[in-house]
Amino acid sequence: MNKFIRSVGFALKGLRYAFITQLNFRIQTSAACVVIALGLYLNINTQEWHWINLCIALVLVMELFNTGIEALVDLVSPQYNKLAGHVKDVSAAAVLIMALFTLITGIIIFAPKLLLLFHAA
Ligand SMILES: Nc1ncnc2c1ncn2[C@@H]1O[C@H](COP(=O)(O)OP(=O)(O)OP(=O)(O)O)[C@@H](O)[C@H]1O
Repeated sequence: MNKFIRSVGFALKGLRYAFITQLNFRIQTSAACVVIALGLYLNINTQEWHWINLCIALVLVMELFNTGIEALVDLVSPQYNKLAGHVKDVSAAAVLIMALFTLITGIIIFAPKLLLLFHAA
């Protein structure tokens, strides 16, 4: 049990590191809070919540992996190295793909509800 609590502590340390050092992680966390608030306000259904939760979790997980990979590249290759650059670029591309998927999912779920709301007003 002690080992488990220690592991959770290390994971929280990782979260704290990403939050403090990565502007993108802070932006993504704030955006997630806004989306959750919007979901509550617009009373989205269970299935829609599943998609939103999945997107939020995956964007944050991708950003955490990206942060870890960046740190590892800086450790292994502090000097300019073409391959090191590719590793960082590919890692950033993974975050971008997930962010685009999330944006599209958000539009599919929220746009019709927001349009209805504005039309009703
Ligand atoms: N050691 C390196 N060798 C070659 N190119 C690098 C190296 N480090 C960074 N680069 C290039 O510079 C880009 C930006 O790198 P950087 O480490 O600033 O990433 P970042 O995404 O801006 O990180 P952060 O989110 O911490 O600001 C990389 O995507 C890569 O193309």
